Amino acid sequence: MLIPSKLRRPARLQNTVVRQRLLDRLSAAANYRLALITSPAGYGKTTLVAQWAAAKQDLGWYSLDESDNEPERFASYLIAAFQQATGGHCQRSEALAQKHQYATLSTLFIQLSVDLSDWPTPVFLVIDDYHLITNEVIHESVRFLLRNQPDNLKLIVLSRNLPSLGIANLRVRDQLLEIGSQQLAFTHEEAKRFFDCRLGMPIDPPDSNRLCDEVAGWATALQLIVLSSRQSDTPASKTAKRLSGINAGHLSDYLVDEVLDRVDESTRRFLLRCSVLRSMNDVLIGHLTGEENGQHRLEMTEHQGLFIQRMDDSGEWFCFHPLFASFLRQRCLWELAAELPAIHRSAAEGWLTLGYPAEAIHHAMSAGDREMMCRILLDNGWRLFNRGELALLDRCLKHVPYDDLITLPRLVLLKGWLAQSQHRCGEVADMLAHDKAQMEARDVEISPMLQAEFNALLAQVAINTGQTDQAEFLAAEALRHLPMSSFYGRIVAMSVTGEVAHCKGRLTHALTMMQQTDRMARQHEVYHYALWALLQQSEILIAQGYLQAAYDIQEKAFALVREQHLEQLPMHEFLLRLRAQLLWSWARLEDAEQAAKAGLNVLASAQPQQQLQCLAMLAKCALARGDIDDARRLLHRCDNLINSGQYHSDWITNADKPRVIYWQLTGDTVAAANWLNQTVKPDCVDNHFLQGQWRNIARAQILLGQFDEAEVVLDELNDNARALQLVSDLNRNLLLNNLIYWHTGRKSEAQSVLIEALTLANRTGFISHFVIEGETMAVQLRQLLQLGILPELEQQRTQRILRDINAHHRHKFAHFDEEFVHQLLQHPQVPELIRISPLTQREWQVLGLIYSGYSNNQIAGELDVASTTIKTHIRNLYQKLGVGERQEAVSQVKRMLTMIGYQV
Ligand SMILES: Nc1ncnc2c1ncn2[C@@H]1O[C@H](COP(=O)(O)OP(=O)(O)OP(=O)(O)O)[C@@H](O)[C@H]1O
Repeated sequence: MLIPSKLRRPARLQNTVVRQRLLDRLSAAANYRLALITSPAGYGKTTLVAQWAAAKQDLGWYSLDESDNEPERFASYLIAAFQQATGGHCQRSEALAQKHQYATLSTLFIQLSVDLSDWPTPVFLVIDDYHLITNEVIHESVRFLLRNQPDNLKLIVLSRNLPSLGIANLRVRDQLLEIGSQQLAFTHEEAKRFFDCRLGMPIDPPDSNRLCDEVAGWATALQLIVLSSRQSDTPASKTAKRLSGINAGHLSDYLVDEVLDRVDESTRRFLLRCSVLRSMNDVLIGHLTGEENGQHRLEMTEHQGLFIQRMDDSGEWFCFHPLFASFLRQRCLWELAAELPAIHRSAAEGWLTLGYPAEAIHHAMSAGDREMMCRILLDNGWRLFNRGELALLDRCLKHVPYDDLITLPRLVLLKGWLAQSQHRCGEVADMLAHDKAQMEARDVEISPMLQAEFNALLAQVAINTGQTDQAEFLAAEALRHLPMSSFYGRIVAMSVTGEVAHCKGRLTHALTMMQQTDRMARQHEVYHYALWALLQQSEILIAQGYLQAAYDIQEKAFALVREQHLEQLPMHEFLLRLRAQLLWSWARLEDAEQAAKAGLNVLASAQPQQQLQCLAMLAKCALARGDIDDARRLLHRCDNLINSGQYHSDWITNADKPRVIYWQLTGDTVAAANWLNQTVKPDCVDNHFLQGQWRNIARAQILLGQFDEAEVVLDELNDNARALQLVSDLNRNLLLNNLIYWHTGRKSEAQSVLIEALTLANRTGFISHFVIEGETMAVQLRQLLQLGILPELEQQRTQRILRDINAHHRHKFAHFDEEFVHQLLQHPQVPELIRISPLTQREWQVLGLIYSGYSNNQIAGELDVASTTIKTHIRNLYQKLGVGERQEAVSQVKRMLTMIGYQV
C-alpha cells in the first residue's frame, strides 16, 4: 500500500514569495530532458518547484524518504507518480510495478517508455530530495531512464547534492536545465517581500538588505529570523546577527536555543517524539503522544511556523521540513534515548492500525523489538509475500535471530518459500532439513496441518530437483492434510502431482491435475501457478499429439500473461518457446523464429545461459529451411553456453536435438561419435524428454551405421510411446525407423512406417519433422505419390512436405534455376541436343517437377498455370530432350545430375 501523501505536491503556497526570475527559468523545463535543482538544505528548492508546478497539468510528484532506497518501493512510487501525471494512462507499468513482475528496474522503465510514448503532451515528473537515494541500483536505473526516456518525458530532480545521473553528458548535449544555490539565494528585493508579509511591522530596505546579505540569501535562515523575532520580540536585526555565518552544519545549536528551548513542554514533547515519523497524521500522532486531537496539534504546529508542512491538499498528512526533521531526530536520540524503543513501538502500532505493515515493520526493526516484528510477520507475512515484497521480507527475516525464528515454524515456512521464490531452490531442502532438526531438538510443536504446508513446499523443491518419487509422496501427503482454506499449499501440491504424473507418462491424469491447478490458482489469484499449469497442459497435449488443442491452451496462456502483466516472468519465455516448437512442427518457420526471438527478449536481463533453449529452437528453424550456415552459427553459440553452465538434463536434450540433425545433414560422423560416447543414456523412456534423448542417440547411431543398435533403441521407444500414448513421440520415432529401413534396403518396411507416420501426422500436423530428412524423404514421398496409394489427407500433406523439401533443401527443383542451368550447359559432357536447342527457364522448372514426382495437375497447381499449358511445356521439352515419355525424362535428369556431381 502506498502512502498517498508521498505522491502529492506540497500545498499551501499562499504566503510564499513568488520569485518570477526563477519561475521564468523553469518555464523552459519542457525543452530539456532533465531539470536539476541543487543546493544545500533549505534554499527553497521544494517551494520554488511547487510554485511552478501549482497550475501544471500532466505532472507527478514523488517525495522521497530513506526507505525509498529499496528498488521495489522506489519503482512502485515512481510509477504511481506517473499514473498521477497521466490520469492512469500507464496501466501496464503500474500492474508490473504493483505485482513486482519485472526482471529489473530498467525493464520496467522500458515498459514505462512504451506507455508514455503515445501520450500527446509533455509529462513532468518531480522527484524531491533525491539526495536520499544511496542505492546504486536505483541510480543506475534512473540513468537508464534518462538515456531511454521518450521525448515527452521531463524529469525534475531536486537534490542537496549533485546526483550521479550522467549529468556531464546531458550538459554537453544541452539537455540539462540547472538551477543551483547561487540562483536560489534570495535577492534583496525578494527578502524584503518575504519580511513584509511575515513580520508584524514593516522593515526598512537597508535593514532587510543587510539581513539578507548576512545569511547569504538562505531561505531557511530568513524563516528562522522571522520565527525567532516573533517568539521573543527581539528585533529581526539581532537574530540575523546571530545567524550570520551559520550554515546547515551549525544550525543545530541555533535551533536548540532559538526554537526548541522556546516552545512549551507539550510542543517540545510532540516535536521530539513525532520526529521518528516520516509522515504523520491524526492517528499516528494519537499513538505517539497519547493526545486525543492529533489533527489539531498538527495544525497548531503549522500555525506556529515550526517547520512542518502539509504533504497534500487533504490536510490530513504532514511532515517536518527535512532539515528540521533530521535535527529533531538527532535531538530525540539524545534526549529520549531510553524511550526511543517505546516510541517506535507506538509508531508501529499506529501504522498497523492504518493498515501499512511495511511501515510498521520499519519501526519494529528500529525499536529492536523482535517479538513485535515476528508478530507483524506472522500476521502479515503471507500478504506481503503474495504482493511480491520479497526483499522486505528477506530483510526482516534476517533481523530475527535464528533461535527465535526456530520457535516459530510458520516463519520458518515463510523463509523457505522466500528462498524458493528467489530461485534458491538448491538451498531449500538442506535449509529446511536443518531447521526441522533444530525444531525437533527444541520440542517445537508442528501441527499436522502445518506439516502439510511444509510438505507442499518440499514437494515443489523435490520436483525442481528431479526427485519425482519424493515429490509425489510429499504432494500426496500435503493434499491429504491441507484443508481447502490452505489454498496456496493445495495449489502447489496439486501442480506438483500433475507434474509428477507428466514425468511418469500418466498423461491423462497429469492433464486433469493441471486443469484443476489452473482453476484453483485463478480463483485465488495465484497467477504464476495458473500460467505454469497452462504451460504443462500445453506440453502434455503436444506429447499426446493434440497440437491444435495445445495451440488453443497456449492462446489462453498468452491471454493470462497479457491480463495479469506476466510478460517479464521467465515462464513467459517458456510459453514462447513452446509456441515456437509447435509452429516449427507445422513448418511455420518465420512465426516460429519470431516466437523464439521474443523468448530471447524476455531473457534479456537474465544470465546468458538461460538462452540455450531459444537458441536451439532457432537452430532447428535454420535446419528446417536448409540454411546450414545459420544453423552452424547458432549451434556454435549453444556449444559455448553448454560449456559454460550447468543444465537440467531436459535442456541438454533439447539443445542436442538440432546438433545431431546438423551432424546428419553435414555427414559429420566424428562429432556424432564423440557425442555418442559421452552422452547420458537414461534408464527409462517414460516421458517425452527421455524419448527425445534416446531419439538423439538413435539418430547418431544411424549416422554412424550402427543400424542394429538403433533399431533396438527404437523398438523400445515405440513400445513405450504406444503404451503411454505419446503420439508425437511415436510419430517422430517412426521417421527414424524409416531411415534405418531405407539405409538397410528394407524398402517395403520403410514404406509402411512412412505411411504410418503420415497417418499419425493427420493428428499431429507434423511437417518439418519430415522435411528435415531431406532428399531421402523426398525420394520416398515421390514414390508414394506415384503409386497413388495415399488417402486424400496424407496425399496433401505429402505434397506440402515435398514442396518444402524442394524449397528449402536445394533439391533438384531448386537446382534448376538459372545458375544451375548455366553450370549444366557449360559442362563438356552435356548432350549435344540440349546444348543446341536449350530449354526455356519455365521448361526447366517443369522438368524439375516431373523429376520430383509431380503429376501434370500438381505441376499446374505449383506453377499456377492451366494444365493445358503444362501439357504444351511437356511436349516441347520432351522434343528438346529427345525423349518420348515421363520415365525417360526422369532418367535423363538423373544422368545429368550425376554428370555434374549430384548423388541421386
Ligand atoms: N519563495 C519562498 N517564500 C517563502 N518562504 C520560502 C520560500 N522558499 C523557501 N522558503 C522557506 O524556506 C524554508 C526552506 O524551503 P524549502 O523546503 O523549499 O527548501 P529546500 O531547498 O527544498 O530544502 P531541503 O533541501 O531541506 O529539501 C521553508 O521553511 C520555506 O518555507
